[in-house]
Amino acid sequence: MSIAEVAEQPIRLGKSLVVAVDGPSGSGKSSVSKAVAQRLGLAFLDTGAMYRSVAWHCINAQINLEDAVAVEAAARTIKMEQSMVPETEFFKVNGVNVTDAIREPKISAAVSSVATTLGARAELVRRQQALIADHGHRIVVEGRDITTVVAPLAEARLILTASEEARLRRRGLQLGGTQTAEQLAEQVLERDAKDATVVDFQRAADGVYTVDSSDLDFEETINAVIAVVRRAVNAGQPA
Ligand SMILES: Nc1ncnc2c1ncn2[C@@H]1O[C@H](COP(=O)(O)OP(=O)(O)OP(=O)(O)O)[C@@H](O)[C@H]1O
Ligand SMILES: Nc1ccn([C@H]2C[C@H](O)[C@@H](COP(=O)(O)O)O2)c(=O)n1
Repeated sequence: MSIAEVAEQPIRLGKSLVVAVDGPSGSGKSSVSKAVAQRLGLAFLDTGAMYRSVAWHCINAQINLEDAVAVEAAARTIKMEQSMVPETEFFKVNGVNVTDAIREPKISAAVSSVATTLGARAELVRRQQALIADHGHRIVVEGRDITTVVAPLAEARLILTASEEARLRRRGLQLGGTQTAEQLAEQVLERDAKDATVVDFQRAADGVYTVDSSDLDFEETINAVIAVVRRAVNAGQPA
């Protein structure tokens, strides 16, 4: 069945609908997942922003990012608030609005130190699972370990990927052409290599679909993801 034909099928909605999306940097996880959440009327959780928020706090509070005990303590103690509505975006750390600050290249360069601190990961996974429950298990969640660790029982699980060339080009455009090729490679490819030492987000686990957006535009990618959600949900429910 083609993507267009699958997209025409109704989604048989149960009570819970968790859509778990993982993939490498720049593949389009945040932007595409947000649009999918909007179209399906679901909440939206950007888990990378939580890792970024911890990194921002550590830098701001002059906590050594190589000190695993201190980074874990930061992850446990900071107050994090974030919009879970796909139409609005904000993130706060201890009441400070960090929506723009956590996207800066200096945070992208530092955030893997948080992502590779296992104690911090455990705390953020715990918080993410609580947020999913708070939103009635009707949510799109994107990150690196959502399909395998945070929500392995999600109704729909997929890896969103794209070629290195496409990911570097998209990230370059997203940052308004301000970054050199070396800086982009550091922020996208080197960060992925470091993050991949603690979590596998390049290969689909059993039962996880793959959407490769290398040759798809933004709208086509959204439709491809929604087609996968329909297929997964309808496959998991009695006819
Ligand atoms: N299929 C697509 N075609 C063209 N551009 C796309 C496509 N998908 C996403 N984009 C654009 O690519 C850029 C990167 O996307 P996004 O920030 O969602 O990636 P990401 O996977 O969440 O990255 P990271 O994990 O580093 O945060 C955005 O500007 C987004 O609009
Ligand atoms: N579930 C997650 C989400 C994110 N990370 C890491 C990977 C990145 O280095 C960092 C920021 O993520 P981004 O905003 O670029 O998607 O956080 C992770 O390990 N697990």
